[in-house]
Amino acid sequence: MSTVINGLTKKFNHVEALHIDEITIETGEFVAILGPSGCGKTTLMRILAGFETPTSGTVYMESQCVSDANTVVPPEKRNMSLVFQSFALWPHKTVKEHAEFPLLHDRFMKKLDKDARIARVDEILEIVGLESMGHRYPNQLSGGQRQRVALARALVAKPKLMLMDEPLSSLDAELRVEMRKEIQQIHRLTKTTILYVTHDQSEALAMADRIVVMKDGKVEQIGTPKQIYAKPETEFVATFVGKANLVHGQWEEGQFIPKYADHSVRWSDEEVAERFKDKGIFPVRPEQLELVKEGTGILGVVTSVQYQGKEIHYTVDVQGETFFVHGNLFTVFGIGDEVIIQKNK
Ligand SMILES: Nc1ncnc2c1ncn2[C@@H]1O[C@H](COP(=O)(O)OP(=O)(O)OP(=O)(O)O)[C@@H](O)[C@H]1O
Repeated sequence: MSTVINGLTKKFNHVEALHIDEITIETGEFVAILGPSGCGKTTLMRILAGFETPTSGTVYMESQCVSDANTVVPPEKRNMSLVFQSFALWPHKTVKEHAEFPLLHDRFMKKLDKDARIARVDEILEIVGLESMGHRYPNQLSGGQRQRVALARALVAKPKLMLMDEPLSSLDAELRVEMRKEIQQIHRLTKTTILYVTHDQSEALAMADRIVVMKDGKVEQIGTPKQIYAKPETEFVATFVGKANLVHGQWEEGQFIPKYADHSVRWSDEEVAERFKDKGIFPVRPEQLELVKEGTGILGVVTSVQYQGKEIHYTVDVQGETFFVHGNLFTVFGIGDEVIIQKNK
């Protein structure tokens, strides 16, 4: 279901918690809303779900206005489902009963006879990998299996939009990574439009077709994971999504001369956003830099060394500024070594 948000604001006691100019989510897309705590992610989700009234602006779902300051179509009339961080399962219902519930009560679902219901429940339990656990109760399941029950319940009535608010945050680190793949697989199989709220950048980068990065209630940048990582448009995006060095210097005829480097050092423009150029900044990822013993570049002193298995993470002090550099395992530097930082890619 396509969803169009326009001029959407929400104030709590005169304080603006949300101010979004425009976001369009296409049918079948998997869009992640990414931002730190308090940036307005949940407020946006609650407006999209129909739990909260916007102060101004509109939300259209498939060309119907579902939210503005005067009208709010209630959640049950929106043909969508919700998955929150607490799975909200019923202790007295089995896995199958959870999956069957929306088929009996969802107003968008054509009423099915018993055989059709059983077939649909079996189908959805197979999609989420719970086909052998239909008769178990929530307390007989692991955290990941409970999350799958919540997913099965959310998907069984074939909603056109699924809103997921930090759905993996109560799982341990290993299971979170495993469940990412499961959710992607479910998205491929069902083609449901998914709006997925997270504060975990690796989750957003790994799963989404597009990411909306938010800060202080506003959109900082919208783009594919690759665009967001490789071509950040603001300092916040560059440093919140992965690590970045915001190197200061001078832009001259499309080339960048880093401060603290010999004047002969020039980095070629890699479609750096105008906003950075105006501020005399070149955002560089740690893996785009390397350390050498001799040559031209930025002179610094190694201040920390962290072995990471396939690479080494360094911090380098350059006249009071810290640079983050990832190095290979062949040339290893130690704390206190004088090094030259060069840009490799
Ligand atoms: N009912 C409310 N009354 C007053 N202020 C609120 C209310 N709900 C949210 N806020 C404020 O609005 C801002 C956005 O909150 P929101 O819960 O949307 O952020 P979030 O990005 O989801 O954060 P988190 O990741 O911590 O859940 C915060 O400053 C919050 O304090």
